[in-house]
Amino acid sequence: ERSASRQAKKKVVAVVGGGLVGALNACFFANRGFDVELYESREDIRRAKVVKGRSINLALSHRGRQALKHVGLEEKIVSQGIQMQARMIHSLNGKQSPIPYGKKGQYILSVDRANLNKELLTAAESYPNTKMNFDHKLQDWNAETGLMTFVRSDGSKEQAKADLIVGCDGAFSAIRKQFLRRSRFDYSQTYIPHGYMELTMPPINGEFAMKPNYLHIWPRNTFMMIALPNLDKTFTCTLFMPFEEFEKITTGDEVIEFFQKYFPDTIPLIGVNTLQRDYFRLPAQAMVSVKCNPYHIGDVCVLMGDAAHAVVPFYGQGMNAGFEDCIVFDEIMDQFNEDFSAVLPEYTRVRVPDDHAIADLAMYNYIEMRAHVNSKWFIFRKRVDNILHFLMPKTIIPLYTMVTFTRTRYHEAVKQWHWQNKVINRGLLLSAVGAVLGGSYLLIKHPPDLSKLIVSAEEMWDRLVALRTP
Ligand SMILES: Cc1cc2nc3c(=O)[nH]c(=O)nc-3n(C[C@H](O)[C@H](O)[C@H](O)COP(=O)(O)OP(=O)(O)OC[C@H]3O[C@@H](n4cnc5c(N)ncnc54)[C@H](O)[C@@H]3O)c2cc1C
Ligand SMILES: COc1ccc2c(c1)CN(c1nc(C(=O)N(C)c3cc(Cl)c(F)cc3C(=O)O)c(Cl)s1)C2
Repeated sequence: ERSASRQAKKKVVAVVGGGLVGALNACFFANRGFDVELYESREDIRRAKVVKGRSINLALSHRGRQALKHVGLEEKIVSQGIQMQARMIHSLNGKQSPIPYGKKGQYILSVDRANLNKELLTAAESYPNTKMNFDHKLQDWNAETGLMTFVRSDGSKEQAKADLIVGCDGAFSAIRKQFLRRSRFDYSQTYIPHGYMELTMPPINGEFAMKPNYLHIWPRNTFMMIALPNLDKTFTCTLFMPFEEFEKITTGDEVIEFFQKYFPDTIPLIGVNTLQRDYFRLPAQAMVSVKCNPYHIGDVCVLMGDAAHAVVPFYGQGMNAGFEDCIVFDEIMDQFNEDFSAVLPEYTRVRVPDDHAIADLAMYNYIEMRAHVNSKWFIFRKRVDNILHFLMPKTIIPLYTMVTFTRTRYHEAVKQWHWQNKVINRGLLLSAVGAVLGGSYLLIKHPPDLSKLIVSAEEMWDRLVALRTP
């Protein structure tokens, strides 16, 4: 009866939202023996056919993998992903330049979103102390009593209570609505002028149309396209462009004209008909950046994933950050012996600076990519990063390496990056000053015979003239 009484004492945790973070969180809480009730507005996607309008595949990196490892899912998910060892930069002239992410073992993974969500839901459901409630859309909840109201697709309503409510209901979270009504709740959201559209690059003769183990990028300043490989040998290409540019392209010919101008090498790879069909299949989707603080209310409710911090995708970290939220919360549960009144405030204190840092980084990278990142610049910057890292591996760690391949706290990675920039800029400044001082010293010490210099310049001129005279 000891376990029965222990079981009776165990609290009920309601996870609202059965997307990537909610489904994973259900596993974390179920692992701890809580009674988990998962509520998801959509039908069970394992029965539905296609989930439209979301990014079809995503880049999974270290932070996300560590969270999956925590619930014993890393191997399974990694085995269903495709390794991307390097970026493949496509220049306007069709030249392809690979830039490795790091040493051999350092790669990121392209994983299918729907498949990942299904695996996570199945894992959550496998716990005897987890109940899945699909077709349950949270309409409202009460911060004092923890009472939630759900509406079903047949219009009926259901109420439920929980000891802890975990809001994982995405960027447009209904749970967060209650937070907005309370004083001292900071909230900001920014829609960027760019939209994104997904296009499929089919296999050619049953084979990948491009090299599969790469994150393909076509950086064109205002425009950008990236492509991630899928297990069915297709690529999902994501085109990023200002909405006003999307709106200018209204006919099939204009689509081809546009791609001919900016992404000519992709036309034979995607195919004219596929390109024209996919381009008009769905409208371009918006991208929003949401920051808020605090992430909790009392000992009753906590926000995680996009519900707490939706980020623009220009670092491939949204899901990875949401997955890392689950590990951080779990670690704090250990520290404070699952006492929600201590765990929740500590989670806000620890996690807000990091999730705000990755939101800022992603936005910074968006502005940087939009401003002046074309192929040459991208290649140059990444090569400089890699050379400096090679020369001073302990001192200079590229920012994307800290973000993508370590669990360095996001806000500490940013601090380290600012410090490194100062050192590099000062270093460059010093070497520039050194060169000027050294050069002028040599000029003073050994002044060149200016007359000889002029002669050789004249001689050069004569030769040039001779060259051009037919
Ligand atoms: C174009 C694009 C590319 C991206 N690429 C990457 C990438 O490469 N790597 C990466 O790490 N991240 C990437 N992301 C970010 C990633 O998609 C999100 O961070 C991730 O999906 C967040 O997961 P989540 O579970 O918090 O929210 P969501 O995935 O949005 O899930 C929310 C869930 O809650 C449900 N829900 C919503 N409202 C309610 C309600 N009222 N009641 C009940 N349920 C509700 C929804 O149906 C959904 O199932 C990308 C995003 C975009 C837009
Ligand atoms: C499915 O839709 C999407 C949409 C955007 C992304 C992803 C998947 C995956 N993304 C990754 N970004 C990084 C990164 O750190 N940086 C700085 C980069 C940022 C941009 Cl925008 C880029 F094009 C390349 C790199 C790069 O370095 O390769 C990774 Cl590492 S993975 C962006």
